Amino acid sequence: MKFVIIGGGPAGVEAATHAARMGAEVVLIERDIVGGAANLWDCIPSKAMISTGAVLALTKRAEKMGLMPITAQIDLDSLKSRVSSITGRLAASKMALLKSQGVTIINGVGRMVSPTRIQVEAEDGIREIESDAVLLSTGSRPRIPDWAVVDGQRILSTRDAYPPPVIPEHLIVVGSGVTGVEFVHMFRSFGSKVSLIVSRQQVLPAKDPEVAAALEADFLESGVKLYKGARAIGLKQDVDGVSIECDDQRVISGSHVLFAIGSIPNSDSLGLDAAGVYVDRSGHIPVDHHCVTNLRNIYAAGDISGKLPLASVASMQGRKVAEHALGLDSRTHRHLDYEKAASAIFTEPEIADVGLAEAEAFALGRKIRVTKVPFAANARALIDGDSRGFVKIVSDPATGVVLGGSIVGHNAAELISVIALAVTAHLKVNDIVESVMVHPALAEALADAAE
Ligand SMILES: Cc1cc2nc3c(=O)[nH]c(=O)nc-3n(C[C@H](O)[C@H](O)[C@H](O)COP(=O)(O)OP(=O)(O)OC[C@H]3O[C@@H](n4cnc5c(N)ncnc54)[C@H](O)[C@@H]3O)c2cc1C
Ligand SMILES: NC(=O)c1ccc[n+]([C@@H]2O[C@H](COP(=O)([O-])OP(=O)(O)OC[C@H]3O[C@@H](n4cnc5c(N)ncnc54)[C@H](O)[C@@H]3O)[C@@H](O)[C@H]2O)c1
Repeated sequence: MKFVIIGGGPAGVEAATHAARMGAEVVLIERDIVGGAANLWDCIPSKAMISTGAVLALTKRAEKMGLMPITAQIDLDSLKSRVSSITGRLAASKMALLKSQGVTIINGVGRMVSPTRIQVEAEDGIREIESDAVLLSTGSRPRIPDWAVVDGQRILSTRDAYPPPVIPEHLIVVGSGVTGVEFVHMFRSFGSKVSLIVSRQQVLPAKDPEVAAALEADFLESGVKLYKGARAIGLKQDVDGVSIECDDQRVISGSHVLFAIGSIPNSDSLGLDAAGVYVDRSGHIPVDHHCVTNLRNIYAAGDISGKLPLASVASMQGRKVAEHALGLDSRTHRHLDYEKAASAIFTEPEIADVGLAEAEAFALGRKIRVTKVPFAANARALIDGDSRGFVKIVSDPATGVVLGGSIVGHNAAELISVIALAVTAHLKVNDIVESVMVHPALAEALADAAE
């Protein structure tokens, strides 16, 4: 079975290694970086920068931890090499894994020329490959408004900011989705003044309002300016900085601007017309629950599939695609349930959630039991000097089955795994209550919330 994959991000790499392990002859075509451009040029560098900011924030809390004051300053060159060494190591380990599984990696640009033929443009020329099954996993790139030209100096896309040439004195972030709020947090922790343009009345419009409110309160307390109900529609630049014009006539001036207004799927120039693959108006390729497109032998996974755009989801889709392409889906195969994917927002405090949200349950008219415990009384939170936030667990009042949960607070991204496992395995709140947790640990708040 010959399996050709265009795009070597989390979706493509996982599909490739999994299919090769199961005996397929796999060819992976990647034009930029094995490991994925959205993953290694956005997701990972943003988390690396946030982690550096967290250490900086920790030094500011030194006195509260019983230490003499500590001062730390950003070293842009060393920060840059830190980020590239992390992404370099991840890319190298993915390459090594693929090679060890016998995957043929082609560094080039792939496009479909028919439902079964793929053209590859590489440095050594153009060639065509015939395939039994094809995976389109070409990811996405940052969206830039048509009224702005990114210069990588003062006008930045996310990919210009790991780190930018200088730490902005006053950064204007346009867009208050997950990316926007992570950038607000990143640059406030580096000492920049930050203004956030929020097109709706709440940051993180898709999240639980209580969670969003906790983050907004923290932003405001640290001096972040929120411009709510404002849509950016224009940009002016002069020698000192930039001004963003909003549709409500407000003009926000700063030293730099960063666009965090979502992503565009990399489906143009993929030869979808030639192959007869259906693409929707947003450029995503619709798929069924096996990630099959409108053509039986062509799959789409990752950001291009228009499902939940997370690296974790892309990898799981890749795994499911490999199983289906090799005919193994009928064995102990579980469909990917997007509703049960855990996700986190790496702000401070961190925000993480999984499964059914309280607001969503109310909107559906579904009876739920919600239990909530703050970290304020948790011994580990007090020891670590950060007792902000809470754990909220949503369960079925009749059966006690855990349906979802959200956590705001230190290490929320790690802690949510317990609730994610409970949701996937249909565990009951009592299963959490009766697990003997480590003491003193933040996880004890999970057992308290489940009580
Ligand atoms: C700022 C930011 C932060 C994020 N943080 C997180 C996070 O914390 N956690 C999380 O789970 N997700 C995060 N994400 C989302 C995550 O990065 C993406 O969902 C994930 O990388 C998608 O994987 P993918 O395989 O679809 O695409 P990609 O990772 O983009 O990989 C696709 C690959 O296809 C290649 N390609 C494109 N066209 C062609 C072609 N014609 N021929 C050959 N190769 C081609 C590209 O070069 C790219 O390497 C973040 C995204 C952004 C923008
Ligand atoms: N920690 C993580 O896991 C992480 C981090 C970043 C991104 N992601 C993934 O990427 C997805 C997309 O997130 P995102 O934040 O990049 O995009 P998004 O589309 O969710 O948010 C973009 C926001 O920008 C706003 N916007 C658009 N044009 C605007 C304008 N002209 N002026 C003002 N606001 C404007 C939109 O209304 C929207 O609220 C997430 O849902 C998540 O799956 C995950």
